[in-house]
Amino acid sequence: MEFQKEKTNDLTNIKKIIAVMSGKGGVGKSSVTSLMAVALRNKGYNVGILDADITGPSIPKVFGINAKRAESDGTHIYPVTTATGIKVISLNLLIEKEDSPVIWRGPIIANSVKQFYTDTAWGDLDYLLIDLPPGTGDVPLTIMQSLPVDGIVVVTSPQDLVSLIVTKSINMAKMMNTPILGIVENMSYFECPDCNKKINIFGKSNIEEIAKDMDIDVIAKLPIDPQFVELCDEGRVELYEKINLDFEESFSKKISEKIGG
Ligand SMILES: Nc1ncnc2c1ncn2[C@@H]1O[C@H](COP(=O)(O)OP(=O)(O)OP(=O)(O)O)[C@@H](O)[C@H]1O
Repeated sequence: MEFQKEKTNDLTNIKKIIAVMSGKGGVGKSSVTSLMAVALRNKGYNVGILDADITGPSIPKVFGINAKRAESDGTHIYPVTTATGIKVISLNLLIEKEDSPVIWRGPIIANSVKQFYTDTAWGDLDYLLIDLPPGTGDVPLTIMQSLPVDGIVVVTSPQDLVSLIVTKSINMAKMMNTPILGIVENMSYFECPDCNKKINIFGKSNIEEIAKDMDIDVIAKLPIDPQFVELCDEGRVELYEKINLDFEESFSKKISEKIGG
């Protein structure tokens, strides 16, 4: 089925849109979205992040821009730019107090996200990453249907993989007829700082089997890393270098294989 796609504005030119989804909350979807943005920015691309996880927006915090506010001139919303030049829009950058709860119902949330897409003056972007709310509910579905998404990344954790939730989200992505770039397994293992042994804290992951069964690729397995959490908590995710090089390579390889660019 074809759905009517929203259009942007005269101050925006976006080449590719990548949506990031997860079966459930807390698997690190926002952290991985930030890493993807940093990886693409490191390669010299113009990158934006649309934080569509309205009820649990964490993107501004990991980039240390949560004290800033996005401006509006009544027609356009102007995104906030991070230290390295990534443009971010998030409800948390628009509301007066970032700790106020969002007590909107699904359709209003979905409409605000559409508006973040249509009304933001994004400028020239090579990639816009959309951090979707977790799950396969109304909001991620509406967003996937109404924005012209070019590719999807599914973020999982090893415990999450055994559940039906992740299969559901992969099936939802497939039903959108949008190329799935692949799965990122986050918190996959812990590497002992003394002996460098990889320890499967959550048990051995069966991501390869699941991915093969579902005919999708594994983009990366990211470790549990206290340094990563620390940098995210301090709003300095752009300084995280350790896993970025490998991740950068495999992520950009999947982009060029599956959606070009
Ligand atoms: N690789 C990692 N190693 C250690 N901690 C991590 C890792 N990835 C994420 N975390 C931590 O896990 C927590 C949840 O991450 P994040 O907010 O990115 O999840 P999420 O899936 O976007 O959650 P939600 O959708 O519920 O907002 C954060 O405290 C984050 O710092």
